Amino acid sequence: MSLLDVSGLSCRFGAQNALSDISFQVEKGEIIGVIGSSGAGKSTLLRCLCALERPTEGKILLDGADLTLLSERELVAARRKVGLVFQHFNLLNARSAAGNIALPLEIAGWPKARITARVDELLALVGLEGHGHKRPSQLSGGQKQRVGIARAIANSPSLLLCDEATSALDPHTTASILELLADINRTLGLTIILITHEMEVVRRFAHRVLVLDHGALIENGSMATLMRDSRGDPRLENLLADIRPTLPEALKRRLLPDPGPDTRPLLRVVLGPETAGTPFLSHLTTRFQQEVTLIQGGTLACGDELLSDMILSFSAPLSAPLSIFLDQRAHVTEVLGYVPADR
Ligand SMILES: Nc1ncnc2c1ncn2[C@@H]1O[C@H](COP(=O)(O)OP(=O)(O)OP(=O)(O)O)[C@@H](O)[C@H]1O
Repeated sequence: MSLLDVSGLSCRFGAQNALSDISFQVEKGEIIGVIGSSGAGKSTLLRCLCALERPTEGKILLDGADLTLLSERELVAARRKVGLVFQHFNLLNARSAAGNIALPLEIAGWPKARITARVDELLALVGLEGHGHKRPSQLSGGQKQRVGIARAIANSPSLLLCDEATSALDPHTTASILELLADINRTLGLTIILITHEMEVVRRFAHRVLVLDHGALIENGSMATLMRDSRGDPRLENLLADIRPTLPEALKRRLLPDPGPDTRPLLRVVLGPETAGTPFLSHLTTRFQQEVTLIQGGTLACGDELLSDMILSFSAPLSAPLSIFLDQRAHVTEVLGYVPADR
């Protein structure tokens, strides 16, 4: 049984279809990135998953219990299984960092001594030992989010939902918060769903990507799958544009759609996890006597996998055996055009 099993989920606000017939499963220990442009339905999905919104149709099974069928009283208990991390931290400034982390435990009726021990454990887990007495206003953005994460996992939820958890942070702090979340995922086996509009965050962090578009789920797979499926789909191409290598302007201006007598082909080549990180380019050179130049791109870490996304220039027209080799070994091969050989 999956930890989370969403089926036929729809959510309408009057005539507005915020979510239309969405189905997906999440297994224990997975990190899922949910991405989509503004108005795609990300926040509505998040609210449905933490039972703050009742969907119009469909089921949301969390640990086997259907959140859509629970009474208000049962929902209070069910919501404890879902931790929430917010973009703007949502901390109480009247309380210390430790006091904020203690809040869900107090609400759940934990005895005082156990709360103190648990808060100390959580402060250490998120790297805030010695900061427990400080008010949120005395903490940096990254430290505030660490408090937010400690508070969200205090009750040992089955699922951690992160709503744009790094969008208010600078790139360095974003990296450290993603590292913390990945650590928590590894050490506690905690399942994480991260909702974001930043593809870079999804690329670095998620094992699997769900793409929402106008309330519909249009993709559910690894980054490698997303890159393959994005060809010819402007909705996916647009989302990926932030992280993909682009052709330098100087070359773009000289790009010809068809090969000429003295032109070199330019190709976008994506290598999947099975080939990324292997000496693929030198293999092309030795086996096919081609000089291959890396124009843009390289190898990226995508969740736990490697992926190479490159724009390559070849010294000569592609022979039939080379084309076959690329089709067999590369995840995606796309001829971008041809440039005169003097460049
Ligand atoms: N309470 C509501 N009442 C009416 N319409 C709503 C409500 N909540 C969301 N919507 C509509 O549903 C659609 C999806 O909204 P949602 O906020 O889920 O998108 P989103 O992907 O989170 O967008 P953003 O990235 O801008 O936050 C939008 O068209 C929005 O206007």
